[in-house]
Amino acid sequence: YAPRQLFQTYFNLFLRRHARRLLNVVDPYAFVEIAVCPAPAQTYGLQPVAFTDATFEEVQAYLSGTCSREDARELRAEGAKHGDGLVISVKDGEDVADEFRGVTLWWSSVTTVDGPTGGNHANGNSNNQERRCQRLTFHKRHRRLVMDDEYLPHVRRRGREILFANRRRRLYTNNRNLDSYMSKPWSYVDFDHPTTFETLAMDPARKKEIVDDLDAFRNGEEYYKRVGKAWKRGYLLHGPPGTGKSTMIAAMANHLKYDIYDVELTMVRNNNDLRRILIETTSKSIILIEHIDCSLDLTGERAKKKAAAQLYDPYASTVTLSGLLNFIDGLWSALGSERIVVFTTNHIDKLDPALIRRGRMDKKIEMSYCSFDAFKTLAKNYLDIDAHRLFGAVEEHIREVEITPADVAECLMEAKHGRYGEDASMELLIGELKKKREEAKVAADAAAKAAAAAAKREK
Ligand SMILES: Nc1ncnc2c1ncn2[C@@H]1O[C@H](COP(=O)(O)OP(=O)(O)OP(=O)(O)O)[C@@H](O)[C@H]1O
Repeated sequence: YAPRQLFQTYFNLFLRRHARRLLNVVDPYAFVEIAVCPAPAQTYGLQPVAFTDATFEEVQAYLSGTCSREDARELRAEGAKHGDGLVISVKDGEDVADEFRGVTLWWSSVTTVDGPTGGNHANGNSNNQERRCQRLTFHKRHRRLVMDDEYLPHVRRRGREILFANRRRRLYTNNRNLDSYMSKPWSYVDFDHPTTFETLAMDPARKKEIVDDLDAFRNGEEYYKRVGKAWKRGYLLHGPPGTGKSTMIAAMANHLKYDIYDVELTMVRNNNDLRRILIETTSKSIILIEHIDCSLDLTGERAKKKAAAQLYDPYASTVTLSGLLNFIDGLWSALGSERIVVFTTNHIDKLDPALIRRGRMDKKIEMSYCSFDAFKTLAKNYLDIDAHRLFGAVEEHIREVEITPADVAECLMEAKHGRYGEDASMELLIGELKKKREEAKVAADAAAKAAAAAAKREK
């Protein structure tokens, strides 16, 4: 060999052996692309990782927060898939830096062209596809931090939280006919109820107790795992009509940002269908059965009557108490996590004790007649006032009578509709309270007279 050839051979050998090390010195950065399609992400110098569209969405949501707090100059805004929010991302070619555990990483948006991915190449017919990617660049020495178990899982988790908070929530109702395996058990509408715990008229201490209980449940994943219990909680709301049971459920759903599955038990034909609708509920939801005492004839004589009725109506429900109990806390109920089961009733005394025993319904909340504190919340809601010359009179009467928040709300609503001003609304309410007080007095007198007459007869 001539010396030149020798040099080239050794130089090539050297390059082959040390190229990677050299490359690391010249360019010590690695990057990973998270693409919009379900194809595996392209990785450079790293193990390929299978990402899905959901991952892309999560990363985009995460970056939406990061981009808006950084001062990247050229941003792109797109309507979020769910809800009214915007997804902000940087335009191609712009970088946005993110700090994680003292390490700086950079995200950029790139559009890559995959191709040819199919088609007739002989005819020049290639299927080149444009793909949007989020590219993460980091120093190779942080590979572990990024890939294995810290940064990317953190990005996905946070992204999921953002998507969850921005999504439009749903109110589901169950469908009757589940004959085919294709039939959908639930239909839904967007859930836009304006009630919050702030506008819910209730004793403040009890309200706080419920909010704390809900918060403890929401943050209790670790606890439920540790004690070996399914991550779910049962509430029983009971009280007379118009005391705010449905309003409370809306406030709960809004507070937790959960969906509501409103189960109409009379539409569920049998225990199998009940199980099926349960399987198809998602986590972070409230499963609601309103007026449970009227929904089903579950015990004794009524069950026999029901069996007879079924001879005439094949669609009559055959759901049994044990089917319902399985639904609440049997093995099937542990299918999903983070669910709250709520029953409401106007007559707690009519419920089967098995349904409401301890451990099944974790919390029983009595919704009762309007107290003065609850009235003050309603006055704030409807009249936007914290004080009024007639508050003293309201306080005096409201202690003596049973008036529901719904009735109080109705009087106060009059102000809004122009027929009455604020003063007149308050006077209307006082008139109503006086009337109820009078009626209660008449009823009490009549009851006392009847009791006296009965005692006389007995003698
Ligand atoms: N505690 C409350 N706080 C605020 N508003 C209330 C409250 N209770 C009742 N209301 C008002 O009265 C209306 C009826 O109340 P709601 O439907 O929640 O009562 P309910 O107890 O569920 O009645 P039912 O047992 O008949 O279903 C509500 O739309 C709301 O405007």
